[in-house]
Amino acid sequence: MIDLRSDTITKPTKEMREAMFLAEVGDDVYGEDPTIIKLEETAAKILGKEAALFVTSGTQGNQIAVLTHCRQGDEIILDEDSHIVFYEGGAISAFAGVQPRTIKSENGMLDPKKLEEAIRTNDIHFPDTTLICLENTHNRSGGAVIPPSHMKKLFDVATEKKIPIHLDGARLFNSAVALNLPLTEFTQYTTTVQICLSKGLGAPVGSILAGPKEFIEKARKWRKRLGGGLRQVGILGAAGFVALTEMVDRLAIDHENAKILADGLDKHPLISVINKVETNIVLIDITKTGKRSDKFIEALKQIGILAVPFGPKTIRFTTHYDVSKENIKETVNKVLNLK
Ligand SMILES: Cc1ncc(COP(=O)(O)O)c(CN[C@H](C(=O)O)[C@H](C)O)c1O
Repeated sequence: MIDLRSDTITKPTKEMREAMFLAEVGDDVYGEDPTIIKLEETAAKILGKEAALFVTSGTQGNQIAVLTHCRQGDEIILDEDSHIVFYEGGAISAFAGVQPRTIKSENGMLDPKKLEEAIRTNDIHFPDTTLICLENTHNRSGGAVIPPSHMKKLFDVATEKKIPIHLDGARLFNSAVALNLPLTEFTQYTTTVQICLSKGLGAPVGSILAGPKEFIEKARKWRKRLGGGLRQVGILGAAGFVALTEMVDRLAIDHENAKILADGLDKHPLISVINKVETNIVLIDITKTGKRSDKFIEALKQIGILAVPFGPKTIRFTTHYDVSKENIKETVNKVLNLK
C-alpha cells in the first residue's frame, strides 16, 4: 500500500529508535527528565519564544493554548476551516467553554478587515474576544503557506486591540522550508505557537507548545489537569529531538514529491488539482468521475493507494518521509489508468 492519507503516518526512523533506547530519563512531573528539558529548551529557541512545553498531540497543544489564554464565556476568532474548529471535536467549547466566532479565509489567509470587524466591542450583550487563532500551513486549503507579510497584517490588528494570537503551526516547518525562512520570521507575529513533531518531521508522538514563560507555566498546569503529567517522557522526547534537529530540511523532498504527484494526477481527463501545491498536500476534484469521494477512495484502495476524503468531491493526498519518489510515480501511473 502507498499510504498518502497523512503525514501523521510517518514511522520513527532508525536514528529515532536508537535515541529512544539510549534516552536519559527522569520524572517529568518533578521536572527531572533531562531529555525533555533539552527538547523544550531547543524548541523554545528555534521558535523564538521564552519557553516551551512538550504535549502529546497537536490537538492537545491547541486545546491547552485555548484553556490558558481564555476564560469560560470568552469568544475566540478563527477560520471556519481551521483544524481547531473542523477536526477537534468541539473541544474548545467542551473544555474551555469558549465560543468560536468563525470567519472564512481565502486560501487559509484571514482578511485583516474581516478580522477587525469580528472583534467584539465592549458591550454588556457581547462576549469578550480574548484570542485569535491562525493556522500555517493551512490544512484544508491544501497545505497553503501564509507568508509572514500577511501574518504581520493580522498581528497588527490583534496588537492594536491587545488580543493574543495563537498559531496552530502543525506544519509550520513546511511553510518555513517552502519560503526558505527561519521559523522566527513567522512566530514573531504570534503570542503562542503549536508545532507538530509527529507529522512531516517523523516523530512517533508529540507536539510543542511555545510562548511566554509565565504562559507556559500555566499551560503546564493545564496539561497536568488533563492527565498530561508525563513521567519518563524523555523516551518520546529523544525521538522529538531528532525530528526537530535533523528532519526539517528534508521536507523539501516531500514538497517536490507533492508537485510531481499533482502534475501527474492533473493529466487525468476526469481529475483536476484544485490547490496551489506549495508544500506536501495535493487536493483533487473528482466531480467529472461521477463518483463520490468515499467511492473514489475505495477505488484507490483497490489499486494499492490510500488517501482521505476532504469533501463529497475532493480527495487529499499528503506526501511524507515514508513515501518515496518511486512510490509517487507508481501512484501517478496507477491513477492515470483509473477509468
Ligand atoms: C493543522 C493541524 N493542526 C492540528 C492537528 C492535530 O494534530 P494531532 O492532534 O493529530 O497531533 C492536525 C492534524 N491533522 C490530521 C491530518 O491532517 O491528517 C487530522 C485531520 O487530524 C492538523 O492538520
